[in-house]
Amino acid sequence: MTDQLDHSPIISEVFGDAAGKMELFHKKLEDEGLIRGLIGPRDGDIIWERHILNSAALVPFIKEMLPDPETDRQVTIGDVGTGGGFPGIVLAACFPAVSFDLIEPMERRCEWLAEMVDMLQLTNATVVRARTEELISKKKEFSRTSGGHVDSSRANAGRRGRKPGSRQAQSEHFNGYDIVTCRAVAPMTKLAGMTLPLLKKSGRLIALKGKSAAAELEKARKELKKNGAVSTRVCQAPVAPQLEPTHVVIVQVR
Ligand SMILES: C[S@@+](CC[C@H](N)C(=O)[O-])C[C@H]1O[C@@H](n2cnc3c(N)ncnc32)[C@H](O)[C@@H]1O
Repeated sequence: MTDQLDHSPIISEVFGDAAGKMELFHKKLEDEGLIRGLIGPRDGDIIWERHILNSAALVPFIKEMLPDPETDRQVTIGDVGTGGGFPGIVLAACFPAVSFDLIEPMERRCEWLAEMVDMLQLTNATVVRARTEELISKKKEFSRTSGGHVDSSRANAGRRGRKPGSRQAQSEHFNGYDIVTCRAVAPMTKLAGMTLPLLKKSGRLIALKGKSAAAELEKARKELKKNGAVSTRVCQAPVAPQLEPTHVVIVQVR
């Protein structure tokens, strides 16, 4: 099957140095994505647009939040419900200096993600087989045992000088992420409780949402407040020239 955007200059324009990795990822999805239940039956010739470029729409928003996207190994991003790799695999390829946890409970999908991490040599990405609720409990437990006071030398133990991609969520000192990303995991009313408690102080959720973004935020006011949201915004996010833009919801916690 031929993807409408195969060999398009858009791919190198959007991905720059990561274009080669994205070509490999695309080929693997084309060959195995459907039989392994990672993409839909009608996605075969639109994998670039629907999945890979759509995920990359988050890149400028993350860039804007990073002190130094080229070198910052201290920033940690948790991608909740990564599934076939969206947006987590795409983002990890675009930000090789930032540490990503790809959080996914389904064994089959975790196996796929681990294969992709190896194939694309994403040394900054770790597959974490877990439900977000388990990580939230672990973070609460760490906060409780540290008396609510996060001793940065403890929380960062093993982080300084660690290789990007070491298992931050699997450490007993897990104290949350600077940024949480997600796509197509749950409506905002549910997503607030699944993602905001995973954030560190002043951390931000960046969720890819469709046209329903503003309505979902409005409906989830109570859940957002309950989970510490202090500001919310919806932004239109360009996918690529001549392609329909998508929407991004950004929520900051206190
Ligand atoms: C519809 S899929 C979307 C996958 C991918 N994000 C995408 O956009 O293609 C939802 C994913 O969220 C995962 N998921 C569901 N509940 C979860 C939870 N409580 N914690 C973490 N992941 C969850 C599922 O296993 C599934 O892979």
